[in-house]
Amino acid sequence: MSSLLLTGPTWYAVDGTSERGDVLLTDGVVAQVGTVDAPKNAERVDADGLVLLPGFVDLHTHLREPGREDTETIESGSRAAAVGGFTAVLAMANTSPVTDTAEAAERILDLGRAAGLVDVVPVGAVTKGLEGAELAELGLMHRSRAAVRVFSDDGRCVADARVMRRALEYVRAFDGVVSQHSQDPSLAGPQACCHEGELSGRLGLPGWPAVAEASVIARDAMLAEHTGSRVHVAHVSTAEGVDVVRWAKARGIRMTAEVTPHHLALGTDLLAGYDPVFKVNPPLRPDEHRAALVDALLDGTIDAVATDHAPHARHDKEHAFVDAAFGMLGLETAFSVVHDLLVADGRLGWADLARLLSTGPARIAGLADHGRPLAPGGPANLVLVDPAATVTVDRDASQSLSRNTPWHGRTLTGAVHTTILRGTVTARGGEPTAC
Ligand SMILES: NC(=O)N[C@@H](CC(=O)O)C(=O)O
Ligand SMILES: [Zn+2]
Ligand SMILES: [Zn+2]
Repeated sequence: MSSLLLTGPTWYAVDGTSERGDVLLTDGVVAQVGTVDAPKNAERVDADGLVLLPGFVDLHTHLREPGREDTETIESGSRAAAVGGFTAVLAMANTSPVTDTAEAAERILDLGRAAGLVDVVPVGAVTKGLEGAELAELGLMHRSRAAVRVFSDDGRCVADARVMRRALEYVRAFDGVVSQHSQDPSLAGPQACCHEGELSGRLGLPGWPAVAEASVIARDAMLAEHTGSRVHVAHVSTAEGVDVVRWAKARGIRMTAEVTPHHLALGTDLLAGYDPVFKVNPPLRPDEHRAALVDALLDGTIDAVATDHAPHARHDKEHAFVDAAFGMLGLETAFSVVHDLLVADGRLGWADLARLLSTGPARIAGLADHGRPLAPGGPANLVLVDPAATVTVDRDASQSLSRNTPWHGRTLTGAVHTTILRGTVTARGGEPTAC
């Protein structure tokens, strides 16, 4: 019998009330909470001053295996996830080949299990080859060992309303969900890379209008209402976008939404130097949009913070801004960024942080073993965080095989201390344990 004793952490109930005590984990489950009777040989973690949260769940991670193992593998991405406090990550389907068959999904599941640091949950493509035309094997992927429940053509919007309608009808049978990269390609062309407005004019970069996002969210809300299915908005980035989500929820439409740490925290002023590390899809937005995203996070319109961790090789990033690859790293920094921005100043409480980084995403993805409130008998998928610690982000210390972090050199308040998957420590003090 293996036991892990966490001494003295604080944890929070859904209503925001806190408790402090000891927590004993035995054989992968939470055995005792509060005052515990620990075996003499239990491994101990001194958690005095730390906050114990359900392990984080990332609804939106790009691992690059298969196809671009030079930029990330399932193993290296798992290390980055564990260091970031994650116990489950959903691996996006835009690999090469695309995850559009049961076999491809099972292979990702198996590679994740072999790495053993985080539950790697494959996302299935909505359409074959992400081409937007013909539905992928949604049912076969769901009935496979991978039990795929989340489908996305992320990076590409399912632009054809008829295809989106059929996908939504299909996944309803097994309570699946389509995670949409909401962007009308006829409004944001292939060259678009900068929020459209005064900024894109001044910088001379092809513009990406907010309406390209909001119009697709509105269409999908109506399709979700019509089909009775669940639709999820990936990386919402605009004020108009969250307004539509808020309206859809009020109407009873089964729509959920995620936001990334970078869309919350990084301003468009960063684009002035044309540094491609700040090029991301969708683009960084002006302050009034970021303020609307924060409001939507605090009022419950947004259900999850998701990283959109998107590793890229140096030679794909180091180009003129318009030609560089879209995307930035996010797994290792997500907690610290959100804590530094919203928890440290008291705007976001710990219960809400747990909702956004764990409970909400676990519910959307249908992961029963993650995002559970701390209680005896529950699975020991947990993270200890240190609200008083500061971290200075160093891209060269990243577990990722890529270096494209926009946070390099920044000092943030709040650090992940220890990550625990099924009662076993997977990362401690910024280092993954051997896998
Ligand atoms: N988010 C990004 O900027 N990039 C993503 C794909 C995408 O969502 O466009 C990637 O796979 O690199
Ligand atoms: Zn996307
Ligand atoms: Zn993405």
